[in-house]
Amino acid sequence: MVTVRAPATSANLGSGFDVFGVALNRPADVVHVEKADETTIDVRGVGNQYIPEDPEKNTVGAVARALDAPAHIEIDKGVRPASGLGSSAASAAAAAVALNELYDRERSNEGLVPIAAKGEAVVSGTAHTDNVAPAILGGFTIATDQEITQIETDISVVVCLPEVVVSTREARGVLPERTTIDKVVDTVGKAATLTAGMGRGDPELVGQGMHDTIITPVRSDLIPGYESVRETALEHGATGVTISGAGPAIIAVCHEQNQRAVANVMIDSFADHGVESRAYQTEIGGGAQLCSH
Ligand SMILES: Nc1ncnc2c1ncn2[C@@H]1O[C@H](COP(=O)(O)OP(=O)(O)OP(=O)(O)O)[C@@H](O)[C@H]1O
Ligand SMILES: N[C@@H](CCO)C(=O)O
Repeated sequence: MVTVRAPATSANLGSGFDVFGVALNRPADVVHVEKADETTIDVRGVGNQYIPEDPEKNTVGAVARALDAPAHIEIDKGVRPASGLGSSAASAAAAAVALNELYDRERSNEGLVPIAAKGEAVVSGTAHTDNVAPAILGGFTIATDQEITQIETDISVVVCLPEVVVSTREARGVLPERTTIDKVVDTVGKAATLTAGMGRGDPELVGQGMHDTIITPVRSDLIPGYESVRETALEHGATGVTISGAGPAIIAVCHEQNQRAVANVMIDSFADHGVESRAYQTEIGGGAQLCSH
């Protein structure tokens, strides 16, 4: 049996829609694989009742098909589905690394990214790589169809997950089809600022670069209390706040000493809108890790 842990991830970071992503030190999914004649799946852990065990509908089934690696796959969910924390991607990334090892497929970690992305196509209709790239490689990733660039960093973040469900499919359904040149110019500037901040390990620059005028304004309507959670987090030391992935989680970047205060005000602010939530005080961290073979 091969066991792999893959982390939650936060995609987009405001200005990097469908391109930027970061691995989070926690939470994570753990996937166990054993060779079998055909693929079967067992899911336990957080939100398992909402996750199909049919290999045609689970992200790990698509990964097993793509690697021609039938297996009995057990998924221990630590990342809640439909969270904006790359839940579907965490399982897909862990399965890709585990099945590659189990069947000696000898793919590099970079080569496993498009394989894991086939799982994302099963759940949201598009094989976007912005969650699976950091889930496999770790750090901050810039993922396009042509290439993936990775930057190691350990910037502190708080991710606040409300008891609200937003599926990626639903959140992609509200995206604007057109935008203005002014907004494109603004977004390019912010994305460049964010990338420089990641390279320098500077939470102030990263925070400045998280602002986005194209995607976040339309998606924030799907998250009750979004504006006040964002504003209070900024008032209490966050350097940047935006929707994590397709939401409903909200990610705040901050200096380590402000994490606790930021986490508390985000939870309180959701509560003011009648929404329960939990906050992870974590950091940008490593990617999928082999636990046992
Ligand atoms: N292994 C899996 N883990 C989690 N969800 C899965 C898995 N396989 C299929 N799904 C389905 O995928 C959907 C959740 O994926 P979705 O992309 O909407 O959320 P997410 O991964 O938390 O978000 P985001 O990509 O915005 O970070 C649910 O409908 C769930 O049933
Ligand atoms: N970039 C994707 C991430 C969610 O899977 C989106 O925002 O729709």
